[in-house]
Amino acid sequence: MTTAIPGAFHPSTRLYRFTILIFISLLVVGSYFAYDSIGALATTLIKELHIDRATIGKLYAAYSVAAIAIVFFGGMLYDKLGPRKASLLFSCLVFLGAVVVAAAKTKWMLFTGRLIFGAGSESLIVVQSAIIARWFKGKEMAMAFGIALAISRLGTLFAFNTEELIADHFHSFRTALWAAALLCLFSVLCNLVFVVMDRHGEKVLSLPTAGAGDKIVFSDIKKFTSSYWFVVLLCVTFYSAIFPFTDLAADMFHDKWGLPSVNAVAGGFLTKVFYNFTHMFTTAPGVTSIVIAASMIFAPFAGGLVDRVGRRASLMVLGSLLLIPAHLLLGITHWNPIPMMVVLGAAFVLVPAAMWPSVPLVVEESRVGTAFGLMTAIQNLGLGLFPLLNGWLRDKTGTYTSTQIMFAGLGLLGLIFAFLLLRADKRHGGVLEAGSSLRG
Ligand SMILES: NCCCC[C@H](N)C(=O)NCC(=O)O
Repeated sequence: MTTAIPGAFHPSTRLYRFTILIFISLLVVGSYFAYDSIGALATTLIKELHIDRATIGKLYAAYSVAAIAIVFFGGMLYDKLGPRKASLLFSCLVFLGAVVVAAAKTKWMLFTGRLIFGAGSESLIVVQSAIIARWFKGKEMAMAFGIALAISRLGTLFAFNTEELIADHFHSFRTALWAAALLCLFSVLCNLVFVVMDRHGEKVLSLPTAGAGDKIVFSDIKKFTSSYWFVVLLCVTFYSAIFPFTDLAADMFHDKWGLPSVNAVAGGFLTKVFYNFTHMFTTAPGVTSIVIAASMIFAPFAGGLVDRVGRRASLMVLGSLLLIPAHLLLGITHWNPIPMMVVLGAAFVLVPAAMWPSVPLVVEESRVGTAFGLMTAIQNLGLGLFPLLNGWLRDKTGTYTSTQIMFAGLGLLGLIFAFLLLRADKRHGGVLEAGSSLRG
């Protein structure tokens, strides 16, 4: 009797898993781009639409309000619909929301678009996390999360380094918003490739089938341990000190350090893009994107490190600690902001690389979708509230000093939750601190 040797592109191979990973990462690139289009274009939108900073904050809040309403069910819908139907549903919603934003002729239509977009986008991110857990649990899971974060954040990096440029080159901020919609369509196409590969993999590897009868039970939430809840609390405080900060950071660098929105350079559009990318340290949106660029470079390595050495809770302590001096120095000094942005970038590697892959380790497999959904919904309480506070405080005080102190305070809270997590994990057998060698 001969034993069949699986081919190089068999679903059980690393090559197949990592190819799927590329497509599930590209699945959210459009939504990351469109999310930060508003922050990247903030200075132009404030001028052209005659809006204040609080309104920029409200556009982010609208995204999060919709996300809170639907994401929890999104997580549970994943448990019910399975990865393929759920991802298709939400990526189409993302595309629709981005189209409505780009076509908006009134402020209300703009808000409606952000609501639709938020409902789809955050649910899609929940689905993305659950798909990674489906394909990588017990394998290179933290590395996979790291790679997915790095690729997803390409969307943010491009948004900050091209959106003002598109608006400037085509003399229309609306063209920049249509570019975001186009990228969301690209993500829908990547979704289709994932669907084909996942269906094939499911058949060959006998993965749990879509909608295999998982019941949506709210009382399941009671079964989550304190470790899970501390991860959630850290998630909300940590991300509230990052995304709501970047929402108006381009405006802050323009306002406080006098950095331009784009580098004026002669030549065609691509020449301008290339020049602005290579001189990102000299424009306000470019400096904002340093956090993202730094995190993208290191995220896959940090993920690999987490897989090997574990120490997830300790890394979350370190990452939270870094936020405090970085935000304070941006707020109370006029020093060159670049080193502080690099430090924020380092924090933005350490905490997410350790935090997201911790979830499947502290909840039962059948509740992973619900756990990610609940965590993202709660995270969005912060992502909705703090951009509002950021814009409102800036409008009231005329500077960004008080908002930076607020972000440093969030870093401190995160640090406390990270320490509590470390203690809870010890009580629960140290699963988060253990590396692959210890867990076998
Ligand atoms: N860039 C859009 C907002 C993403 C929020 C999302 N819930 C999230 O936390 N993603 C993980 C990350 O670190 O980007």
